[in-house]
Amino acid sequence: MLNGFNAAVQALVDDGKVIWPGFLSPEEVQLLRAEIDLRRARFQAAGIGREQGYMRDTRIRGDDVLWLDNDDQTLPVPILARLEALRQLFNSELYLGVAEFEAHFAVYPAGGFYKRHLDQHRNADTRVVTFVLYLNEDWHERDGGQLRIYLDCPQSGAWQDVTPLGGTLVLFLSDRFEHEVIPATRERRSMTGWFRRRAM
Ligand SMILES: O=C(O)CCC(=O)C(=O)O
Ligand SMILES: [Fe+2]
Repeated sequence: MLNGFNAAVQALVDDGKVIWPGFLSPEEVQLLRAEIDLRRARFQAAGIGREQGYMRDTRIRGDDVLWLDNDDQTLPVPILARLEALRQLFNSELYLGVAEFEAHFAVYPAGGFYKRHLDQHRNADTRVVTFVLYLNEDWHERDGGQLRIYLDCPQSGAWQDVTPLGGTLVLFLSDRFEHEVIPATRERRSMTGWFRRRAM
């Protein structure tokens, strides 16, 4: 795993983003899916913006989320410890100065989407690296639900689509890539979060 972590850090330097299939084993994906089932009643419709600017807008995003407590010892997979290990590598290898991370589970119902956006909030650009970890079972291209990452150069209009295969981890620099979630024909599950600097 540590070699994988170092390779991911290098790819983030080279490319600003990393697609890492098999970050979780199929068994680990199943365990986290079961955990989502257990907690599903506590999910809430996701919003956009922060604090006073926070609002629900189903024209922009249609997922339900459940924020995680970073001290949560009850997750069936030590995913928070792995994210913490990545956070430390970001600092020791890249000097990113990310003091913490925040994470939530997300469930997009069939037809759900998240329109093109940047993950940094307008008045609080503390998000440095975004991660998305897919928790889908037996996903196919035809199911849709791709993460569409718009490549750096806005004029070119080029993008890269990532299929949300269970166990795939995506990392990217939060201020660099606009992205969107394409509607899927099935429910689409993930854990998403941000490595962040502390707010000034
Ligand atoms: O689920 C994904 O692929 C991306 C989610 C996303 O862009 C977000 O929550 O900000
Ligand atoms: Fe996003």
